[in-house]
Amino acid sequence: MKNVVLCGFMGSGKSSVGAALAALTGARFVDMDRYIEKQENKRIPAIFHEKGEGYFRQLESLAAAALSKESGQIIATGGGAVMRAENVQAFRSGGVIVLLDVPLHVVQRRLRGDRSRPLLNTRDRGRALRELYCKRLPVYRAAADLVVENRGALPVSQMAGRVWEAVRALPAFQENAGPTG
Ligand SMILES: Nc1ncnc2c1ncn2[C@@H]1O[C@H](COP(=O)(O)OP(=O)(O)OP(=O)(O)O)[C@@H](O)[C@H]1O
Ligand SMILES: O=C(O)C1=C[C@@H](O)[C@@H](O)[C@H](O)C1
Ligand SMILES: [Mg+2]
Repeated sequence: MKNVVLCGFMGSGKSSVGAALAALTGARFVDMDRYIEKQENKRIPAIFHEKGEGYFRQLESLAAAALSKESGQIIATGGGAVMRAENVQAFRSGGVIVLLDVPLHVVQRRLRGDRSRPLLNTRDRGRALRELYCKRLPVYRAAADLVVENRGALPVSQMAGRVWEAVRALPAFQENAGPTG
């Protein structure tokens, strides 16, 4: 099976829908944020604080390249991972990219009170969130083979079912899908 790579803004549901999709399909689930934290033995805010964003983005690109060499995985990317074209290329070489699309107001609600977001640690957090969201949305859309809305109208397990049905119908997923595809 080709990889299914979930992208989207912070709080869009990549980790929760990704884990449910892995349970549904029997595929291995990899959460890139957790993968990097394990590798560095540090939480993401500490990596940003001690080494800077550039260092984190390097780790992210190395992870994207390494994971894309393997197949049969559901990959939850970090919120900024598809902002680099080289990462998009790597993800696409090994699978299909699915955008979990959420309106800004849903993101605002889901991230309220969450202080573990280095990019939002500014004086005007609401504005930082809005600007980042508007900058990223077109890049996410351009990267995606498929866009699925996850505003919370359906429970996570049903979202996973909906994503899986749509992914299976993608010609890019079926090409060279192999015996288990
Ligand atoms: N369909 C849904 N229905 C209800 N709650 C949802 C749904 N999708 C996601 N959520 C909730 O939204 C929050 C964010 O989801 P999740 O952690 O999966 O997002 P994420 O994209 O991995 O975010 P990040 O990696 O930036 O923390 C979680 O509390 C999750 O339970
Ligand atoms: O949106 C982003 O740039 C980020 C999202 C998180 O998943 C982490 O990858 C990190 O906090 C950066
Ligand atoms: Mg996550």
